[in-house]
Amino acid sequence: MWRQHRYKIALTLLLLQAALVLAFQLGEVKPWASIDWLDILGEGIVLLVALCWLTLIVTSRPAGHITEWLYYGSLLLVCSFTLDLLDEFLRYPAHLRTMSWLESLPAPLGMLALTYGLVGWHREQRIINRQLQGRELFLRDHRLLDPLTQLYGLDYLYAVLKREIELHREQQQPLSLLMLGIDQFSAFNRQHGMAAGDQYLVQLAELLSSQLRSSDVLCRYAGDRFVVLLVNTRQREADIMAQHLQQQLTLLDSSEQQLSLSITSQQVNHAEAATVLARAEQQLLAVKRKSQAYQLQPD
Ligand SMILES: Nc1nc2c(ncn2[C@@H]2O[C@H](COP(=O)(O)OP(=O)(O)OP(=O)(O)O)[C@@H](O)[C@H]2O)c(=O)[nH]1
Repeated sequence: MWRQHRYKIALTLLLLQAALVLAFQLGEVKPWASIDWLDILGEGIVLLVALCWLTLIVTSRPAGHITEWLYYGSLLLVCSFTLDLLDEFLRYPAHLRTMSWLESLPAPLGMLALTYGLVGWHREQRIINRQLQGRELFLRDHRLLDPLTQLYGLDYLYAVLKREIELHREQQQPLSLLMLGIDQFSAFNRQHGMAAGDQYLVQLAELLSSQLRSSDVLCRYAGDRFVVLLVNTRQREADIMAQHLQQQLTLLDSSEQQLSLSITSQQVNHAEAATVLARAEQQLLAVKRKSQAYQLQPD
């Protein structure tokens, strides 16, 4: 957090230092008796509150343009309030208007920037709330879980895919989908028994879950096929993820037999959920046919 905002923190310290230097250069210290301590108390509290806002923004917000507006708005307020407070200790020559402009101008500008940032924050929060409400609703529904792998099944996938397509369309963000199928799983079952097949499916589900980001959605699509929904992911990144998952499969090198995965990837644009899944199935079938044809080819 401190690293991503380090330039902002440095700028804040630099500006406060510049304000101090300028004020002491231009003004002269007031006699002790003429200092109004009540004013200092009020202005000091206002400055502390503005500094608290600045700290809260830097510590709680991710980098981005809304954070920039909130930060620069608060920084202008901090500068204005600092000069206001210094004014209580220093007297500036009557002909010098610079300090009075520097005291009064940044405050309204800061308020405007802060308000613009707050409107952006409000909009952003509404979108996040909508997403969270939808996700929470699904997560609470345990009926949608596959009893063997504890992954979500087809019903969940359909619902979540429909919703993610809408959200990604609204926000103009890429969404990709992987479909994975175990090769020759029926032969494995025949050779080693259904229990060994079940165990392999559970291990595979665990392995896949461990390799994905928390925002991605992994579902058991049917039998020996899985679907991964990769949010904010373009086709090229989805292909890299597909290769990575395939490589990770060697970790499941079961004592009985090494199985392989066929994987397809597609970037979901504006298609319907059913069309996306049908396309994935066709692609998977084509990949499997191709790899089986390669295996059958004589050397
Ligand atoms: N052990 C076990 N096997 C399952 C489960 N669900 C589906 N299967 C098996 O998965 C196999 C899927 O068979 P196919 O669709 O022909 O696929 P495949 O044998 O992998 O052949 P290709 O797709 O051509 O590579 C079937 O034998 C199913 O019995 C399950 O929950 N546990």
